[in-house]
Amino acid sequence: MPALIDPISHINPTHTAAWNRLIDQAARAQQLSIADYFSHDEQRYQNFNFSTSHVQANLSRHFINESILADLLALAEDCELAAAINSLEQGLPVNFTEHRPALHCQLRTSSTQTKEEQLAADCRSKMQRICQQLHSQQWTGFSGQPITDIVSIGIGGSDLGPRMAAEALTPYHNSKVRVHFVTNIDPCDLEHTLAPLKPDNTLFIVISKSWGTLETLTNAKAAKRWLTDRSQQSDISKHFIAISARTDLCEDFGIDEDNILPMWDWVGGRFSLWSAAGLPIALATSYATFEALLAGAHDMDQHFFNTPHRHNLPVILALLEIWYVNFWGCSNVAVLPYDHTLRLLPNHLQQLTMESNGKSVDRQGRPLNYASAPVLWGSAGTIGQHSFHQLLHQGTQLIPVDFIVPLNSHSSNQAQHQHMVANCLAQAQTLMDGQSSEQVKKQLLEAGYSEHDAALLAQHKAMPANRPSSIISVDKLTPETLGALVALYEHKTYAASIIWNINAFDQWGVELGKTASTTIYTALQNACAGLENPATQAACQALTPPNIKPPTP
Ligand SMILES: O=P(O)(O)OC[C@H]1O[C@](O)(CO)[C@@H](O)[C@@H]1O
Repeated sequence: MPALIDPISHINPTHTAAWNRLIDQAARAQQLSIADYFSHDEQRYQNFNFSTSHVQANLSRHFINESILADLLALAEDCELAAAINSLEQGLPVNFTEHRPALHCQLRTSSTQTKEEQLAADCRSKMQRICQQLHSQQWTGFSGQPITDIVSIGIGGSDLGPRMAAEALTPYHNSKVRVHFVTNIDPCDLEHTLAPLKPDNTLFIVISKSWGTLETLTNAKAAKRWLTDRSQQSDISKHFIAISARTDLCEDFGIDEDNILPMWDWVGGRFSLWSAAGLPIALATSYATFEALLAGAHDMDQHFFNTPHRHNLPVILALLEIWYVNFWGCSNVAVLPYDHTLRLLPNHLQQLTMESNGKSVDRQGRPLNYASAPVLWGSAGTIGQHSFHQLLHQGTQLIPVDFIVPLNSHSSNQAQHQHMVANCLAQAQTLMDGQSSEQVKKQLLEAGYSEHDAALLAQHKAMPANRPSSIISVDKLTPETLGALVALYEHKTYAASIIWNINAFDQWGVELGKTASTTIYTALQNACAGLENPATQAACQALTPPNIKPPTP
């Protein structure tokens, strides 16, 4: 094995001068209100507005001022963020624990200068050809009928990104093929998806970079059985496409060489929607739409690589995350898209940010003495308002929120869309301003409550103020703006990882559970033999009492 060589500097952020200044800044900021910042700066809204070609972010509702921002930017400088961004752009092996660069940006450029860019361009030509054949209905199934339904099978990065983007681009869907996604090892996922479909018109796309993922292979085998039960083994060539770095294993599975598209070890799973793994997006919409998605992401790459940090949106968002996680003790962040088609974005961002930065050792393998990635969660507004927003407004935790809102809708019903925008702004305002118990008590007294009851009820109804949020907006949700939005979060994640001195591109933490599930599966079929963990042993016994036959393999 080659030696592990890390191109990134190893700097413990807590040893920097900026870190100590930020501790003092946080102590001071915690005495203030966000409204105080507005009263000291008439231009505050404009001063904390950040613009890129496709995405705008207003960060004025945060506990920041120029002095805090200067110290956060100094932290970035102390941690040599600029050099690390350069290393990513130059294709150095920033994923040093796996001896790999992270070249997802090379998937979304029209340049073909590097070997990898050329490979990506060749792959896109193949994707374009497949789209053309399927959209023109030249690609027919075993009985000569056109393909009408495409089932994408994959998990993690081989599912979440393509599924999210295909959903977000619903207004761009074509009428020729419907794309479905199957991910879970639960057999019901595949079975429910296939129930209304016919093998004659169904094409499967199996996406697995490793071609070793239990869920995907199990579902792919079940899909193959579903097809070949009604057709010939040789018909697989008309009904299966594989996308993988292990083309040899795809061929062993029975998939035609022509129907295999590559993935590469220089693109991490959670960054793969820009690769052939994005084929379901192109098939659900059009190949041109997929190209536009890449172009939007490329614009964000240029912004990240070339913009000074003070105006660099991914860098500023990363610094804000560090500010709240490491200096305010926040352990959660919420992402709330005010657009129904973006409802899967939080799922995608969970993998992107938590699989990347959910680490507890630094790049040198030493335990972190500071927090890394927060828990990210969220769902589409306004739905969450009638559910978990209660905790955002009155719970004991401070949870910074990213509101994401397209200013214009694809719907012609602009009046209804304005409700969406109004609700988004109302949530941000309410989080910032809250409502004091005195205000509430006054209203209650006016409404006829007794002094005692008004005072009591006012405590329950009061809303703490000073809950920070960002408004991240796009003019309209298009392939370009979606691409830019997703790339924004990718670069934010990388920038934060550099400050935290961790490797954002490996994910060793998911491996042990995979091995354990194989052992337990075997034990479930063998009277619980070989299980060492007492709780698992007991659970296994409970799940397979002697009078119940073990599951058939
Ligand atoms: O594409 P593959 O190799 O099936 O992996 C799927 C997913 O599994 C993971 O390796 C985690 O289990 C992810 O990083 C990846 O996106």
